[in-house]
Formats: sequence, structure tokens, C-alpha cells
Amino acid sequence: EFYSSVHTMTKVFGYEQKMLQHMQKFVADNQSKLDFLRARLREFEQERTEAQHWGTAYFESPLNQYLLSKRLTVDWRRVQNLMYADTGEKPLERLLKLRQRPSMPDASELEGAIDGLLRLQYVYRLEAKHLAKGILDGVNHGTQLNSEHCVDIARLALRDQHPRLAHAWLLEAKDRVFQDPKLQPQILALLVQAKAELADFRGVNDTYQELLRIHPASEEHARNYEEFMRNHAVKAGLYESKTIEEHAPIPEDPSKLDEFEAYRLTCSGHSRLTAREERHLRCGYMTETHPFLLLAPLKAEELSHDPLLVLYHDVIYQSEIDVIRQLTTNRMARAMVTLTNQSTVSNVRTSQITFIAKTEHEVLQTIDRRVADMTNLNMDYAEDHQFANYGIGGHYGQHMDWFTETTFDNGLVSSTEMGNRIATVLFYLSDVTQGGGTAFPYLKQHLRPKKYAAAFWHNLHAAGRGDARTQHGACPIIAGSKWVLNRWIREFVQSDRRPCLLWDDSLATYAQIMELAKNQETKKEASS
Ligand SMILES: O=C(O)CCC(=O)C(=O)O
Ligand SMILES: [Fe+2]
Repeated sequence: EFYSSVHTMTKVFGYEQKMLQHMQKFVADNQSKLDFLRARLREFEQERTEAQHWGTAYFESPLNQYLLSKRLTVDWRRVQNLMYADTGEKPLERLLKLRQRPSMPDASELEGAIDGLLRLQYVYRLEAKHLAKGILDGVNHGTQLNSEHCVDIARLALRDQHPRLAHAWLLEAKDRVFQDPKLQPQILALLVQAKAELADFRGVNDTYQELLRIHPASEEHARNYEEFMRNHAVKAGLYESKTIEEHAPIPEDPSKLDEFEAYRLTCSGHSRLTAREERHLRCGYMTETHPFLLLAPLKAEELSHDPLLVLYHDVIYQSEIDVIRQLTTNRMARAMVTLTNQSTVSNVRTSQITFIAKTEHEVLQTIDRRVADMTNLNMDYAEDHQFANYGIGGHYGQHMDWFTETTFDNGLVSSTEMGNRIATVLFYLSDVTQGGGTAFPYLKQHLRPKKYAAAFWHNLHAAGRGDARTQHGACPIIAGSKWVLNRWIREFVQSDRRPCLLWDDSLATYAQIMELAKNQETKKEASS
């Protein structure tokens, strides 16, 4: 897909260079045709002026008779043939061919691109006012959107139940309408819709009046306005002015958040650990798991103790990343998500991925030896290496890496005998200019992708149940491209590494655990 990877976009961008060349040729060909015609036109006009000057005497000259006949037969035929000719046919044909390539974005991909933009706006709480000026999360990208662009985005926002965003985009479109005044009625009609959805009835009324003022002849608008006025709910709201915020306010009580909201507020940095919650977390050198680490200790940064989440710095080399980039070339394909009984392409996960077995390259085995040191887990039966690339707007909504019972039951797990995914190691193979972090909403942690670093976490409770607190997601990319490597480690052969707990430590709910932690905290404080 066009919008799921910068990689593909670069390719299509290359095609546009060729399209430009064909267009240049087309214009040049037509230019010489027009130049020729213009020259003939001038010649013919000149001849006629001269003839008129001479009057009928002109036709007395046999030479002039000859010239006129020649003009009316041969010369005019030439002109006529040239006017008929499909000049620029060749470059036009070549242009069409290029545009028909399967990799050329189509209407659905244009929608995908707008969808990505709206997701960025929604997740990071960006303002249309800034976006339209090319400012993305405070960074000026030097691109301006015009009135038509703003209307396009607004229309999709409205369709996808984002009336607040649509409203903001329509105000931008309105501000720029001098660029294209014929858009005005369209903008106002959409604004009516957005305001109606937001129950801003006074706004709807004002907008209808504005619309009827500039478009008094429209029966449709007049009819709609009448119908609107007949509605009871409307009447009460007609005198109440309402300010419409571009983003819904953040609920005071975090327990009121649904999972997606929690994920997006973690991505945007609105939900994060307080200094007090953070103070037990340490960073330092780790040497325990292998004697080799005494020479080259791992740089570990604790992000959560329970469940365990650690960020290791500088655990993959550029030379290894170079090999990986070679290995993955031409193998990336749009990622799927697993529903209850099938895998499918979804807007919840817009990235390109590929799986590569460690037997394919020595480097992958070297990486796994390092992962064994980082995790103290056995890597013999880990899944194949999964590489992923996210383009602009690319993201992966909140999810758990561990498989549910249903996923197992529906036969969607490979090598079930290896058990569940006990742990994940997520390597960052690139930096990301803006956005693209990994958010853990329950843990209130947001990991900025840092090239050469890797996050490690336990997915399962010690007794083997999936740990819901490990829910996480890849935040949308604002600018740049993100490359990651997933190592998913299974339960099989780990019993000596991470012994299974004999009581079910998952039975306590998250709320109970938090409550317990809070009580301990207050106890500690009381005793200190
Ligand atoms: O790319 C990321 O930051 C997270 C990816 C992820 O969670 C996954 O692929 O399962
Ligand atoms: Fe994941």
C-alpha cells in the first residue's frame, strides 16, 4: 500500500519523475504545433491585409491567383491536418501506462492517506489550523493546504464520525475560500452537517442563513433549512451559542477511558507516570546473565517492575541492521491482524512486515544469542524474526502479543506445542523523526524509538496466564519511517529460566494490584 510504507512511496515518487518527463514532451510537442499554427495564421492574415489593400486589382495578377489557390488548397489542408493531429499521442500513451501501474495510488489510497492524517490529528490532538499551515506537532514541514484540500479532509472526517475535526477543517477551508470561491456553498453545507452533529443549533441556523444569502436560488438548501427549523430540539438551542473544541476534553478520571483513548493519551504524552510512580525505576549496567557481559555489560533502563519492562540501549549494530535491510528488500507485505477466526488487513495495523527464519543468516543467530543474554530465556524455539516498517501515519493499535484461548482454539497459532508468547523483545532499527513510539497504556510508558535499542517485556504472568497489563501499541508516525524487529519467545523450554509459579498470580485484577500497591505505598510513607 501507498500509505503503509515510506519505502513504497519512494518508488511511486520515482515514477512521477518519469510522468513529468512525458508531460514535458507532450507540452513541447503541442507547443511546436501551436507555434507553427500561429505562424501560418500570421502569414495568412498578412496576405489578406495586402489583398484588401489592393482591392479587386489583386486578382488581376496571375501570380496572386496562383497564390490564393495554393493557399486555399494545399496550405489550408496542411493547417487543417495539423489541427486534426493527435499531437503528443506518444507521451500521453506512456503517461497513461505509468498511471496504470498496480503500485500507483488509487482513490482508496487517497482516502487512506487522509485517514492517516486524521489519525495523527486525533491521536496527538493536533489542530487543523496548524496542520493546514504544514506545522505537525510543532515542526514546520513547509507545506500549505488549500481550501479544496481542507474540504476533502473535512468530508472524510465527517463520514468517519469525527465531527469536531471536520468542523475545524471546514473553518480552515472557509478561511481560504478566496482561493476558490465556488467552494463556498459546499463548505457551508458541510459546516451545517458538522454543527448539527455537534448539536450547535445556533451555529447551524447562522450557517444556513449565510448559505441562503450566497445561494438564494437553491431549493434544496431552503428545503433543508425549513425542515431543520421544524425540529423541536432545535428551537431550544437556537439562542445558545456554543464553542466547539477541536478535541473532546480529557476525562479527569482515567478509569473512564476506553482502551483506545488510554492508548492515544499515552502516545500523546498526556498519560504518563508521575515522578512518585517513577522513583523506583533504575537504570544501570547488567552483567549477570552471561560472563561475557562482564566485558560488555548491557545498558538497561527499567520501565516497569511488574510486569517486567526493560529498555536495553545499544544492543544491535549498524552492520547488523545493514544486513537486515538487505535481507528484507522486496519481501515486505502489508501486515494483517488476527480476528477471532481469521487474519485480515485492517486499519488498526498499517505497516509492512516479513518473517525471516534465523537459519537464513548468521546475523539473526548472533542477535538471538544477545537476546538470550538480555532476557535470560532460551531462544531455541522462538518464532521467526519479524521485521516491520511503518510509513507516515502507520501505526498498530493497542493489543496484547500473547494469544488468547480463542486464538489457540481457532487454530491461528503456529506451533501450538511451543505454548504462548512468554516474552517479547522489540528492537528499534531506526530512529523516527516524529511520533512512532511504543505506548503501554496500563504502565503509562511511552517508548520513543531509539535506534539500536530494544524493549523487553514479559507477556505472561508467572503462572502462565496472559498479562493484560502488557497491552501496548505502536503510535502513528508523524514524520519519518520506523523499522523494528520483533522477537517473540515461547513458553516451551523456559521452565528452568522462568519457573512457573504454582499459584495463579493473574487472579488479582489490575485494579486490585494497583490498590495493593497504593496501600503499600501509604504504609511505607507512614513508617518513614
Ligand atoms: O512497533 C512497535 O512499536 C510495536 C509493535 C508491536 O507491538 C507488534 O508488532 O506486536
Ligand atoms: Fe505487539
